[in-house]
Amino acid sequence: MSQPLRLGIAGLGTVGMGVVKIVQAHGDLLALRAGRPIAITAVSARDRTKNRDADLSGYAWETDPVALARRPDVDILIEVMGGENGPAKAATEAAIAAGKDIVTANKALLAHHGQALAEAAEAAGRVIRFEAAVAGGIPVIKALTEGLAGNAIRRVMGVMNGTCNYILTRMESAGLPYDHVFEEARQLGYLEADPNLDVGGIDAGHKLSLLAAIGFGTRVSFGAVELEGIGRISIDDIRRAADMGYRIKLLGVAQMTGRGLEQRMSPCLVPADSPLGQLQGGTNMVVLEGDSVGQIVLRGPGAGQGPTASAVMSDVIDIARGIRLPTFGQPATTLAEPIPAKAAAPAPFYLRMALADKPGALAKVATVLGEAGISIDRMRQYGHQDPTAPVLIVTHRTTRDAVDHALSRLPATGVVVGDPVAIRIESV
Ligand SMILES: NC(=O)C1=CN([C@@H]2O[C@H](COP(=O)(O)OP(=O)(O)OC[C@H]3O[C@@H](n4cnc5c(N)ncnc54)[C@H](O)[C@@H]3O)[C@@H](O)[C@H]2O)C=CC1
Ligand SMILES: N[C@@H](CC=O)C(=O)O
Ligand code: NA
Repeated sequence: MSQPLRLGIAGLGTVGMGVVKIVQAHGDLLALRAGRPIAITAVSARDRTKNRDADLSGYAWETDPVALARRPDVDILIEVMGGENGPAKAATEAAIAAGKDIVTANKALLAHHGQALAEAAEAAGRVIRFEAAVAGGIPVIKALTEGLAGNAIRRVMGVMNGTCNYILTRMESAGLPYDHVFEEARQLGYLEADPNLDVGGIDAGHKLSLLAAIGFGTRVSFGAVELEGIGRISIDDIRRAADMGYRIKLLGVAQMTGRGLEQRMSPCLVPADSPLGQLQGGTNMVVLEGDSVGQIVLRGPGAGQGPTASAVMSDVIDIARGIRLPTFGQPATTLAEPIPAKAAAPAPFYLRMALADKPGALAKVATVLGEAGISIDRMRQYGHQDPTAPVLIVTHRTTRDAVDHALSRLPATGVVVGDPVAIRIESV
């Protein structure tokens, strides 16, 4: 039998312990698939005394993850501590310098330092794998890097933060406001330690930037992702969007347009009967479009112990099998500097506003939209509530700039009460 492939696990939380459990439960199966035994030799975490409900006595303990990364009896560093800097970055750099391969679930680390880490690893002949970092258990990195390697990628799109999808679908199904469901999500333990990573769209933006790098052969450019979270989505919008046949999703879209690379993570309306519209709860969905293959839809668990550890182990087995791909599917030094598209491609928009009960109110709104070059596709007016009536408008394709210009001119009509809402409608 060949020599075991030796893992050093930095981080024994949800994901790290998931990896321990798989290695302990499936040793024979992993050895057969990997062609050699997979063994954990050393581990590291903040608290050695914590009860982790598993026997860790056979593994060396390192208090310092950097020391773990440098151990001669570690072939692969499994970095599952998290954080874009600090020990995750230090241990990853130490592992590369010490000639180890790396498997990480850390999208924040790669979104910020992926280019530098990939260049360093490739110069040293090492690999960095990160299937767990994007859409957890869904093998989307493998699909994009390997399965679709023969395609020019047209668009990458998806719901990549389970917490936000849980919040939005729960608001709709239970008719509860955002603040209430946000608190529920916190109590269920869904939210990251910094909840803004989830609801601010940052975590999903990290993931999108990694997919865009692979899909479009560009350097990871998280800073160029247009980000908007779900904090301003009201139960009213969810209800009204449903009336018009849509659902609201925190949707990521990356595409190469004539104007450059467009990357955005923002609340969008999608048709309620589309696969994305049907996505409920904490599940993720990634849609990949290639010029030859057409559209591929991948759906599954984007987080949780089992799914995330499953993705980590698939990377480990690939390394054991001798599969040594560049981090982002092509040599890191050949990734192009992306030119960020200054504005997103035109799209229809959903507008919601409250109109005063005055003669000619609708006509005034239509005039403002017309003057901004926006044409109306559909409109619905509801019965008067107090002195105002909610009005919904679906526009033909237009730009965000035109919409913002029109919204800025609406107060002067004297018929719009409060702030109008505008949300992009994505064709999926
Ligand atoms: N939990 C999930 O469902 C998913 C997590 N991820 C990513 O996986 C990574 C790990 O996440 P979780 O397991 O949920 O985190 P966690 O908070 O449950 O566990 C983190 C572990 O790292 C250890 N750690 C942190 N700083 C350390 C330090 N300075 N020295 C030694 N150990 C240290 C902690 O003691 C703990 O054992 C993160 O990058 C996260 O974004 C990715 C996909 C899904
Ligand atoms: N906070 C993330 C967890 C995994 O990446 C999510 O909610 O999807
Ligand atoms: Na994945």
